[in-house]
Formats: sequence, C-alpha cells, structure tokens
Amino acid sequence: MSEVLLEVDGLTVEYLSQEGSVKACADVSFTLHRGQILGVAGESGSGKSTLITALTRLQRPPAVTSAGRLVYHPVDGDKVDLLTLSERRLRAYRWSELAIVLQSAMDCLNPVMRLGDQFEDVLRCHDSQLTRRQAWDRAEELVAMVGIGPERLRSYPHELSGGMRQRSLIALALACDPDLIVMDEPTTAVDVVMQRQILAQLLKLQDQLGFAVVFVTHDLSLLLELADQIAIMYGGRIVELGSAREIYTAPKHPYTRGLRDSFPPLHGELVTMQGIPGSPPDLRTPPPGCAFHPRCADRLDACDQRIPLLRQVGRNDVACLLYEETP
Ligand SMILES: Nc1ncnc2c1ncn2[C@@H]1O[C@H](COP(=O)(O)OP(=O)(O)OP(=O)(O)O)[C@@H](O)[C@H]1O
Repeated sequence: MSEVLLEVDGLTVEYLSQEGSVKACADVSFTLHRGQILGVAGESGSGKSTLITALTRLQRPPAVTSAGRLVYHPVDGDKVDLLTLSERRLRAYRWSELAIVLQSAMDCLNPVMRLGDQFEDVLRCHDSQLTRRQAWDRAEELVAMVGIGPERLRSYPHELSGGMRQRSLIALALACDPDLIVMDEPTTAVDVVMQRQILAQLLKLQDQLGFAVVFVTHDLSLLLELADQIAIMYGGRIVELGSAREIYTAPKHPYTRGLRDSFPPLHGELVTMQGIPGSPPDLRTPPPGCAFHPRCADRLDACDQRIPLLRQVGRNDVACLLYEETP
C-alpha cells in the first residue's frame, strides 16, 4: 500500500441560515494515498462541491465546517490537520501542496490579465527568487505540458477557446508541483471530444508527475475510466466507496447500482436504461434514517429509523442496512 497523503475524518459542513442548518456534507471519511485518483460521484445536490470547497478550505459563509479532521501528510515534516491552520499558515500549502481546478475556467482566470502574467503571479508568489524571465520560461514549459503553444501566454482568457482555458487551469494548478489536485467537474464546460483529450492529458501528467487527484463529477462513467477509487455520495454522505472496478462490476448499495445502471454499458448488447425513480432529497428537510430509502426498491422497515454507517462489505465500504446483521 502506498503512502497516505490525506486522511479525511468525519468531515461535516453545514450551511447556516435563520431557518436552520443544511448539512450538505455529513461525517465524510476517506483516506487518499500518494498518486491515487479518487473520483467522487453523485447526483446534483449530493454535496460534491461542498466537499471540494471544504477539502481546500475555500468555503465561505454561510458554510461552516462544523466537525472533522483533514490530516495532510507532507513528504517531509509532520502531518498537520488543515482545519486547524490559520489562513496565513494555510497559504504555504495552497498551490505548492494542494491545488484546485474548478468547473468554469472563465470564473477562475483573471479576464484582464494575460495568461502568462497569471502564471508569473502564481510562480513568483511562491518563489520570490524567480525572475520574470524565469517565470515566463517555466510558464512556457507548463502550458506545453497541456499542449498549448508559448505564444498563447500573451493572450487574454477571452481570446482562448473553452478547451484551452480549461487546460490552462490544469497547467496553472501544476505550477508549483503540488502533491494533490482537487478538481470540481473540470470538463463539463467543454464538448465530449475535448473532454476526452483533457482527461487523457491529465492521466499522462499524473503518471509522469505522480500527484494525487480528487475528481468530482456527476458522470460516473467518466470516473470508471479515470479513477482508482470511487466514492458515491448521496444526501451529503458517502454511501459507497470502492475501487473503480468493484463499483462497476459489483456495486453493493442500491443507489450505486441505480447510478451505474443509468449509463449505457461500455460493451455488449443495447439494453433499456433503468434510471432511478424519484429525485434527490431536499437537505433542508432530509428524510429520516437513510436518505435514499424513499427511492429504494430494496428498503427495509428499519431504513427510515437509522442512518447506516459506512462499513466494509466484500471489497467495498457500504452504508446500507441491507448488509447489517440486525438492521
Ligand atoms: N450557499 C448555500 N446555502 C444553503 N444551502 C446550500 C448552499 N450551497 C449549497 N447548498 C445546499 O447544499 C447541498 C449540496 O450542494 P452541492 O452544491 O455541494 O451539491 P453538488 O453535489 O455539488 O451539486 P451539483 O452537482 O449540482 O453541483 C444542496 O442541498 C444545496 O441546496
């Protein structure tokens, strides 16, 4: 087993309002190893983006992380709970240890700065010894890694295609050679062909440079190709966690099965898609017990009374009363 990079333990994030709180991420735990790709999938509103902003400590009010630990293991030095760090100390970890790529490159890139200047900013902010020339040289190397020519560094973001902007963001995330890149739907804004190209490039770079990735998407089929491990989220909780292979070939949670069967199979005969009846819960008024029980064809009497805990079932970790001896 490779080295541990990040231990997420009981992470809970709530959106506070006068009407009460919405627990958008509840008791989320997983361990990420160096160089591993963890995919997080789930329907809209399952808490994926909330998890990403909590992992990177980018969440803003009304969101608060109300419980949990985010224990980061640097290559050299002692492990540290990122949740306990002040903003100032956290800055040392951003970009150089932990970088983020978000869905919309247009929102992340500064529209009034040339691409090269944005690279220069990040690079020189983390290495004050670097000259402008050296920073531009490094920026050229970085954009070349994602297939963008050096002349594009003189462009403003609006002069680039959507795919180029998204690839630039990935290159920017790599600027300080991080150990972990957190990605929130990084390819939803581009067409399918470009999506494939970007993902192929990402996998190649990951193989060369060895960073770990947490990759969030609603598209489970994408993760089956990309991820080592997959976490399935529903109603703010991880309901199943396992290798991509096990999640595809032997999903245990009824929701994981439903999600998998909502996509056409990769091989074999054409089949009628099943889908999952009903819609995800409104987390302001979550159903009692297991949040999936109102939509679950396999529900038991106890499912509306108790929230199942994630426990090992076969090779996966599953939160479902179907697998408990006394439900
Ligand atoms: N600013 C906010 N205030 C109150 N509730 C919020 C806020 N942002 C998100 N939520 C709630 O938190 C829950 C999780 O939202 P989140 O955006 O994390 O889900 P998601 O899985 O990323 O969805 P999507 O795939 O649509 O981006 C939802 O029920 C949402 O209504």
